[in-house]
Amino acid sequence: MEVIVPFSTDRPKSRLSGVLSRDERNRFAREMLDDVLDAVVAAGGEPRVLATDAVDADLPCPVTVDDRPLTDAVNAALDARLGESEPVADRVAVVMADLALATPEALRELFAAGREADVAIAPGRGGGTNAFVAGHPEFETDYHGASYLDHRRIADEVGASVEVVDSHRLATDIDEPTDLAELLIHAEADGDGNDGGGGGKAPRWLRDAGFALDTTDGRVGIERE
Ligand SMILES: Nc1nc2c(ncn2[C@@H]2O[C@H](COP(=O)(O)OP(=O)(O)OP(=O)(O)O)[C@@H](O)[C@H]2O)c(=O)[nH]1
Ligand SMILES: C[C@H](OP(=O)(O)O)C(=O)O
Repeated sequence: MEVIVPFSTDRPKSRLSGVLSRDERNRFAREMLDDVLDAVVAAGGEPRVLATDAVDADLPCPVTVDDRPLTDAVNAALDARLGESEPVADRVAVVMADLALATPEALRELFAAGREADVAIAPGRGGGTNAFVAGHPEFETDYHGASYLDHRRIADEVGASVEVVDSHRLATDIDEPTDLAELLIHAEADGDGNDGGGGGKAPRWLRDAGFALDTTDGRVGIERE
């Protein structure tokens, strides 16, 4: 299955500006993108990055550059893949580049749901749409705001069946500083036995940048050396 991975090269992760500098946010966003691409490939998907601008450094997959806003760029990519008329031979997935907790297992579950329904959606915490698979030619996106609800409504309007993928891993997009704690927690639980924490490149980058879990007052937060 082709998997479109939207990626903003232009001031990514602004909601992390309280804890990361602009350069650091660029770096961290790239590490998360690498982790998502690895998971997609391991799940049997064929990723294609949909970037706002050329991506520096090598990527293990093709890149389409489209500087239109997210919704327009993704809809253009869906049109190119799903065409105008039924039957739709292929399905296409869209998986956000900030799903640093995504595992191949979680993505396989999404892809499988997308083979059963016209549209399979993995909602994000807070009402976003972190990933979906579409096989209906009239389904289109409307990102931002409570886009999960908007995408349910759009699917209803075009008569597309919907399956909801209830996945902690896919629901956790890394937007806010509290999400960094979530990433460190699960990386540590995954463990690689070397430095007390495992996970992919993004949590490793965070630890190298001096971040650690802070549980001193009985609540979980992050601290930086
Ligand atoms: N191609 C493309 N991808 C985008 C665009 N805006 C966001 N993305 C990607 O879409 C996913 C979700 O992005 P958001 O978390 O909403 O936005 P963000 O810019 O990464 O972060 P904030 O600045 O904190 O909102 C991430 O993978 C982004 O890289 C866009 O305009 N075009
Ligand atoms: C793109 C947007 O992401 P969020 O702002 O919810 O992270 C959405 O999922 O609609």
